[in-house]
Amino acid sequence: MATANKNLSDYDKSTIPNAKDFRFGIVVSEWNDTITEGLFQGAYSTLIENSVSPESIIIWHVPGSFELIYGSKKMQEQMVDAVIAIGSVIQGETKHFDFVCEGVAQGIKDLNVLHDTPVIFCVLTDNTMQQAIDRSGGKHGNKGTEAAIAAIKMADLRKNA
Ligand SMILES: Nc1c(NC[C@H](O)[C@H](O)[C@H](O)CO)[nH]c(=O)[nH]c1=O
Ligand SMILES: CC(=O)[C@@H](O)COP(=O)(O)O
Repeated sequence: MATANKNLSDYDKSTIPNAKDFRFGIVVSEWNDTITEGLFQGAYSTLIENSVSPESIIIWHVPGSFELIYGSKKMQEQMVDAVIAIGSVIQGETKHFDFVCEGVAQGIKDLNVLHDTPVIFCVLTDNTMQQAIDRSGGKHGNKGTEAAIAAIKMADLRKNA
């Protein structure tokens, strides 16, 4: 289902596990910071709305989405129950977009395979700035909200697995 057919901010609160005792790490890329700040606000507010304490959320910033890989690896070492990696990659004139997107996706996948703390892929990979705006609090909702819900569910799965 394409994002156009689903609002990224919609979720049924009655289906969300109790998150009050979980600790989360959020790693935020500074590239396209107006977008990543919107994604962060969506993720952070959703964690708080689901009873996570502000003191239980560690927040770090990295230069760009490619650095989310290293930042998330170090965040996994911080005794958190899940990590949310936030970035916004927007197509430019060259193939660099392809390499950054593929590199980050593969790197975060690897962190989920190699280590026991789930890392949630909250990285927008858009053709245009408008697409990024639409998915970071615009008409299609906020992927940060979606990522926070995924983080809570994966932290709960990890606890019970
Ligand atoms: N063009 C975008 C980048 N590029 C920077 C890389 O992520 C990386 O920081 C650099 O190659 C140094 O290692 N990053 C984004 O997050 N978004 C972009 O649109
Ligand atoms: C995703 C990128 O690295 C890209 O935005 C950089 O722009 P350009 O391809 O024009 O150098």
